[in-house]
Amino acid sequence: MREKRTRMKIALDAGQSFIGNPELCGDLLPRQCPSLPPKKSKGISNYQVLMFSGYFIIGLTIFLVIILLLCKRGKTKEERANLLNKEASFDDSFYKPSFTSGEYKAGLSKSGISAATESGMVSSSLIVLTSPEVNGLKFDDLLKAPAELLGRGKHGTVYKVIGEQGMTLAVKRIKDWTIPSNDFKQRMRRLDQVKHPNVLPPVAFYCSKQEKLLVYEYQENGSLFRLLQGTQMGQVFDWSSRLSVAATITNALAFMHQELREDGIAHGNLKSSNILLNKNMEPCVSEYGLMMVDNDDQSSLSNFGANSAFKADIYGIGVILLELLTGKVGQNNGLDLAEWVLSVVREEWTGEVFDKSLIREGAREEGLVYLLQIAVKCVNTSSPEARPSMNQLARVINTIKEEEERSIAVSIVSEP
Ligand SMILES: Nc1ncnc2c1ncn2[C@@H]1O[C@H](COP(=O)(O)OP(=O)(O)OP(=O)(O)O)[C@@H](O)[C@H]1O
Repeated sequence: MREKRTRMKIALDAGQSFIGNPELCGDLLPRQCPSLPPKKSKGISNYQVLMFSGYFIIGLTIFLVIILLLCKRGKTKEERANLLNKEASFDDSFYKPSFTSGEYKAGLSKSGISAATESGMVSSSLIVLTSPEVNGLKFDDLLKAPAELLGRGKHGTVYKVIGEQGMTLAVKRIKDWTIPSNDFKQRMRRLDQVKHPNVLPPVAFYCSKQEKLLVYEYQENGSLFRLLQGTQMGQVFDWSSRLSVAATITNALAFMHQELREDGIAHGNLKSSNILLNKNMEPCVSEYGLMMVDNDDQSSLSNFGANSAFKADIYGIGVILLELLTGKVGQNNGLDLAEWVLSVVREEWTGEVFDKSLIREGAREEGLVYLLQIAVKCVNTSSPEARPSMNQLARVINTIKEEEERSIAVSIVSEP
């Protein structure tokens, strides 16, 4: 070998070409000597040793890289699992939902809750808030569970979902989200810290770029809206029960407004379909804090800045009070009902406003009129600054309720 190299050097130095020169090419540069028949080597040449070593090193490197990648992937999964446990959340990244239930197909999957991203995968995070009832709830549980459409509102669709552990949930799929995702997550965490027995807390929420879901416990006794519709078909909903509903929800909302004023979180979409009746038939305010503000009287609130959401809630509760008094349900955020009541009151036909069943029942006129007066103040669109605060409203309604109870007690005692 050394001898051949020396000969090659000599040949180069002498300006000779070694192409075609068998003496000079030998087995050093076989491909550069096309005219030569390949020389048969005896045993393994140095070149082959070098070549095999190269293959071996490349193979070993690829093997080590694969091992390294596999280790790294395992570690990431472990870290993620730890993080998720810590946060009690479920990350179903790369989970492709399988729709197993026929009912589900008729509900959630049809609605697109599959949350398919551009890549066809689901990148999601279901945050379970502090609720023992749904411990262990996973996003894929929701996707696979049978679901039934409860209704479609202005801001989305609500499904009744039966979870694997037998829990019944209401899942609201929100459309036209107005709150940035991060703000919304913050809101939900803040709301989870402020609890009132008559405010229905979300038990979990899901927030991705494509999909926003809110999970509540299903309330089997329907809503105040449905109860009022029932009265139009002759169902009994007496005056003291109506006053009790009014007092309970205003007390709950006064508490929420007080606790969340600094955070600027009002209800945002207050109406009778968002007042649900729990298993004890007690009213509960649902969907608190979901919407920034949703009210047709919003234009009249432009000067109220951060306070406008709270002012809008007063309008919303005003309409609910009018519904309780009239037995009619408001349309277009209660604007039609509020306008009708205001026009009747202006004409001084106040008596015409009240639900006939209340008059028949013998509800005290004083109480009815007091409640009407305060409700009218709540729906004042020409000077929203004159609307009472939720706290003032709660105090007035509690007083009316106490007066009613006292007068009922007096009439019972004075009965012969
Ligand atoms: N947790 C729940 N339990 C039982 N029924 C519910 C629950 N949440 C909502 N619903 C009912 O589902 C139906 C649809 O609700 P949704 O909130 O979509 O209607 P909406 O309040 O009229 O509209 P929106 O809130 O979008 O303006 C309503 O009848 C509502 O009372």
